[in-house]
Amino acid sequence: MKIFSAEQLHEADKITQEKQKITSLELMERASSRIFEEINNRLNGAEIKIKVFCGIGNNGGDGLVVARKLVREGYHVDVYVVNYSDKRSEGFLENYRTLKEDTKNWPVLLKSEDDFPEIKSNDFVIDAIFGIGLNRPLVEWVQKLIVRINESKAFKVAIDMPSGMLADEIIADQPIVEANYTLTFQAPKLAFFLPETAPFAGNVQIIDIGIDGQYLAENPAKAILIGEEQAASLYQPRSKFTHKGNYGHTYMVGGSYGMMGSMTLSSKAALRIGVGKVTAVIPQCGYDILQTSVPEAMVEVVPHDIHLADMKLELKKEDIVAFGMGAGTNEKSIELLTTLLNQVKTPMLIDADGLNMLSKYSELLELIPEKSILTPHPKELERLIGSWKNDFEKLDKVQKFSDKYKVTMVIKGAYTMTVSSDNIYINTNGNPGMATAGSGDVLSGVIAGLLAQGYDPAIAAVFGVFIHAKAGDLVVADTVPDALIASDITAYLGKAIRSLFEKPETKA
Ligand SMILES: NC(=O)C1=CN([C@@H]2O[C@H](COP(=O)(O)OP(=O)(O)OC[C@H]3O[C@@H](n4cnc5c(N)ncnc54)[C@H](O)[C@@H]3O)[C@@H](O)[C@H]2O)[C@@H](O)CC1
Ligand SMILES: Nc1ncnc2c1ncn2[C@@H]1O[C@H](COP(=O)(O)OP(=O)(O)O)[C@@H](O)[C@H]1O
Ligand SMILES: [K+]
Repeated sequence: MKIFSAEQLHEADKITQEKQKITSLELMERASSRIFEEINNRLNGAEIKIKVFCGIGNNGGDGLVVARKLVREGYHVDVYVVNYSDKRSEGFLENYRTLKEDTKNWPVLLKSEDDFPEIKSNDFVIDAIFGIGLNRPLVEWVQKLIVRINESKAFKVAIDMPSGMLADEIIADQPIVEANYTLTFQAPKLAFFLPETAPFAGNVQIIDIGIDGQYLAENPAKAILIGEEQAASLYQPRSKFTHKGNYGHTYMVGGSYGMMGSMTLSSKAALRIGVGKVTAVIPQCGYDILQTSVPEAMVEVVPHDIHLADMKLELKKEDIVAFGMGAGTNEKSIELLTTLLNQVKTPMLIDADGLNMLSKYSELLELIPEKSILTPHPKELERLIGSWKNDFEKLDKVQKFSDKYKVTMVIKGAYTMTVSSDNIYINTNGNPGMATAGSGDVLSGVIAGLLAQGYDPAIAAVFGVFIHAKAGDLVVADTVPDALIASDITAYLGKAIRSLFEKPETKA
């Protein structure tokens, strides 16, 4: 599913009105009716006090329509107009008039902190103060109102966006409504998925308001949300008359004394995702460990007992090399990375300490084979690209880095983002149980295994991230997140792929 910018969404509204020959007011009525239906279905006539906070733009207009419909349905509704400026939109003015005429409900005008109503914890708050039009810092009293709404602990539903949040930017230190639900029009917004802003949106539900399909199909997305259907379309099934040589050979290079588990986890995950052959390249101390715990893998040892050291690997031209899992950053290990970067022409996967080596010796960045995949967690990312002012700047910096070095970046987190120079793919499955040692090693094995099987690198990253997270979700369906350990994810990789092709009624 595509994610558009606020500017694109404003344009889409306009084009929809032109093509469907409807007025802005009619589109607002349509959109807000859907919001009303959602809320009404959930409240089901409950004797609850509803407080609707409306701005004076079109988001406020939506709030007024929803309020009017709720009053007509018999709910107890108080409407507050957050009078932050005198530039009232037509959609606001018209629906303000209709609300008063049709329902005799007179909104309360809020102009300063003195006017704030008491909000009780059992109130139901509808936030229609700002939508995608917010583009500058809020005046202080409106900030205070948002803080007051949040402090109330009332249940909060935001229309289109939680007020205070911008779709494509962050205003530092500005409060944002902490919505339990965000009912958003037509397409999700990028801010719903970034670590700094995502928690404010709560559960996001997308409300189809019939925006012009051609616009949505033809316009480039700001980012793409990956769903099951898309993931299923990326999968490459095996054909009957094939042999292990058709499924690639991946060299997993890493490990050091005390961190050999990273290599067993990543090597096993590569095998589970279907690679033909795995060779683990490790320090000598790991030989017995690897041969015993992953008997399907071959093992080559480097000329050192406890950490990696330089050596020449006999690689075929299509072999894939994954580097860094549990490697440590010993100088000798860096020599091996340098040798490999000079030798390997296929896309590599670089993770963990491999990334730390690249941060420390930035001249190595120039040697990374084109289309390689880097899989940093936030700390590793910061070492690579430096700090960032906010998550939008982070994405921007990652995209520039990706463009400069011609690599795909997998930014790991609750919502993992796969970033190439021209696309951002957002993954929303997975769960907090995966915040456990070694789950990143499993991901490295999965992506390297897919690369070796001939998946295009960006697809290997997007599909690998999705399947890894899906496997984590299937593990948790059988247990609790706390109990998940990284090797469980590997064990469920097969089920994760199978689940993409199961009919809905047979799904776990
Ligand atoms: N016909 C349409 O165009 C539709 C619009 N819809 C609603 O319209 C919303 C967008 O409406 P608007 O563009 O009127 O924007 P908003 O209602 O989000 O904001 C109102 C206006 O406030 C001004 N503003 C921005 N930041 C401010 C600040 N810090 N302090 C004071 N004023 C500030 C801007 O000029 C903005 O236009 C959407 O989020 C959605 O809720 C929906 O009704 C769907 C249809
Ligand atoms: N809260 C979460 N929700 C979903 N996925 C998560 C969550 N926390 C961690 N993960 C996933 O688990 C993996 C953790 O990777 P990483 O931090 O490198 O772990 P390690 O270094 O221990 O192997 C990433 O794929 C990340 O996306
Ligand atoms: K809002």
